[in-house]
Amino acid sequence: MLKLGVPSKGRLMEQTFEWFGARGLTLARTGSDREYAGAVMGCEGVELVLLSAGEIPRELAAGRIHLGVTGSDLVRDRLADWPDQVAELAALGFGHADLILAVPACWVDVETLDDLDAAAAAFRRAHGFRLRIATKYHRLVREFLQDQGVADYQLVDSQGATEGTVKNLTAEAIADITSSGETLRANHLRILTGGLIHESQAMLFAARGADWTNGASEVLDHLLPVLGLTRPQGL
Ligand SMILES: Nc1ncnc2c1ncn2[C@@H]1O[C@H](COP(=O)(O)OP(=O)(O)OP(=O)(O)O)[C@@H](O)[C@H]1O
Ligand SMILES: O=P(O)(O)OC[C@H]1O[C@H](OP(=O)(O)OP(=O)(O)O)[C@H](O)[C@@H]1O
Repeated sequence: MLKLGVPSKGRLMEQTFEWFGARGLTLARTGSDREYAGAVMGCEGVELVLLSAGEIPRELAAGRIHLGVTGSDLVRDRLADWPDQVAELAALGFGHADLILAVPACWVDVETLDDLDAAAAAFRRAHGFRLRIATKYHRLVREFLQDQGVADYQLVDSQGATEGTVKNLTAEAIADITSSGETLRANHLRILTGGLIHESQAMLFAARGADWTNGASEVLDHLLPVLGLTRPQGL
């Protein structure tokens, strides 16, 4: 059996089902509304595994699922050297969101990342601790700020309601995903010029380290043309 991991709820799940459905593969939740069980019709040998979008990168890396649908942001953030661990099979064209860096709208002198770097150094001198950036995207934010030459900051973990951390005085800036921009506006935050860290969308990934023997590889050979895809190199 080939195991296909998909998000277990919300719009990401619905749009994933629609994407496969449009290609003749029917994915469905089975059982009661609350039961995380699923079925696949239209291709023999595919087993549906319903998972949190945030856990799909780890399940791919561990080889517990062969294929998985999740955001490109989550794969890049959760997996070190992600291209060694997963192959991108397709961008699915939904789940678009931008991971951005934002500061309080009232920080009129802080427009760019250079400004942030200067403000961070001044902040440390004034307060005796580093400017705090709240995020759940630790790896992506660290790598981005390193590339941009911003060093005088600390990350504080925020797994939700991240835009509220500035008002709650637990952070001075945030890095989070935005789509309509309404949450940022409502919380009086402004995206820095040059503060786009990653443009995310939902993607179909394959696990390089999964067990592709016992028929899974043959199921993939059958599945890829159904989905209009080709096998990537090295898989
Ligand atoms: N407006 C949006 N709000 C939240 N996530 C979005 C939005 N648009 C796209 N996404 C994407 O959807 C995915 C959601 O991931 P998230 O970590 O919130 O899922 P999850 O772990 O399943 O959530 P939960 O912890 O609530 O179960 C990410 O890839 C994110 O980029
Ligand atoms: O730009 P917008 O359209 O306003 O959307 C962005 C918001 O949506 C997500 O939050 P979600 O509702 O998933 O909750 P979370 O705070 O738990 O991540 C994200 O973390 C932002 O807060």
